[in-house]
Amino acid sequence: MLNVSGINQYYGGSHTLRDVGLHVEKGAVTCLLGRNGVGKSTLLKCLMGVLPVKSGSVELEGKNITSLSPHERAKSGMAYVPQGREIFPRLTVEENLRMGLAGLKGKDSKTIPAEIFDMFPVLKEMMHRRGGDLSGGQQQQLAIGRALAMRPKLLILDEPTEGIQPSIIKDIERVIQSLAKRGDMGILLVEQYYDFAHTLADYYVVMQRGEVIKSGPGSEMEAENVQGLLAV
Ligand SMILES: Nc1ncnc2c1ncn2[C@@H]1O[C@H](COP(=O)(O)OP(=O)(O)OP(=O)(O)O)[C@@H](O)[C@H]1O
Repeated sequence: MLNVSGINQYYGGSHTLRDVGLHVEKGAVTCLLGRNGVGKSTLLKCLMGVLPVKSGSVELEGKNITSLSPHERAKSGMAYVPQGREIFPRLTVEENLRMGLAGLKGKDSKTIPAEIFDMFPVLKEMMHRRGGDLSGGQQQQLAIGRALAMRPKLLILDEPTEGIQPSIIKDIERVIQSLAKRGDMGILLVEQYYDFAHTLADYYVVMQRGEVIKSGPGSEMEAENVQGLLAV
C-alpha cells in the first residue's frame, strides 16, 4: 500500500539518503532497522513531506503523493508518531487526542474512537490530566493514540520503545500486533530494539549509511543475522 522508490535526500552537501526504496503492505508490519545516524528518521520525515527530497517517489495506495504537503499526506491517511513523541504538554490528554481529529470531517471529527481507550486504558483514566504530567511511556501511548484518532491507513512510528519501561513496551507491542491483525492498516516501524522489532516484523529493511543493504520477511531476520548488522 506504500511504495517508496529511489529516494535521494541531502542535508546541504551531505548525501543522507541514497536511492532508498521500500514497501509496506496492508495488514503487516514493516520494520526499518539500522544503527544511529544511518538516516531512518530522515527517511520518515521525507515520507511525511516534512523534508524535501531531491529525487524519488512515494506512492500511497497507487497514488503518487511525492509532491503533497505534510498536511495533505495526513489527510490521505498517513499518521506519523515522531521520535520523542512530541505531544502537547500543556493540553490535556483529551485535547491531545482531539488534535488527531482535526483533519477529519462529519461525525468522525467529533468522536475519539472508543477503541483507543480499549487499547490504552490509561488514557481514559488520565483524560483530564495535562500531557506533560504523564510519564514517558504514557506520553508514547498518547502519541500513538493521537495518531490512531486520525483513523489512518498507514501508521508510521519512529522508535516507540525509546526510553520506555518494559511493561509499557509490552502494551505497545500488543497494540501494534492487534492493529496489524485487523488487516486494514499498514505499519512502518523504525526500531533499534532488536527483540521488539523481531517480534513484530512481518518484513524487515536494514539501512546502513543512507542505503538499504538488506530486506526480507521477518521470519528470516535471525538466519540473515540482522542483529549482527545493528551491533556497534
Ligand atoms: N537537520 C539536520 N541537518 C543536518 N544533518 C542532519 C540533520 N538531521 C540529521 N542529520 C544527519 O543525517 C544523518 C541521518 O540522521 P537520522 O536522524 O535520519 O538517523 P537515524 O538513523 O534516524 O538515527 P537515530 O536513530 O539516531 O535517530 C546523520 O548523520 C545526522 O547527523
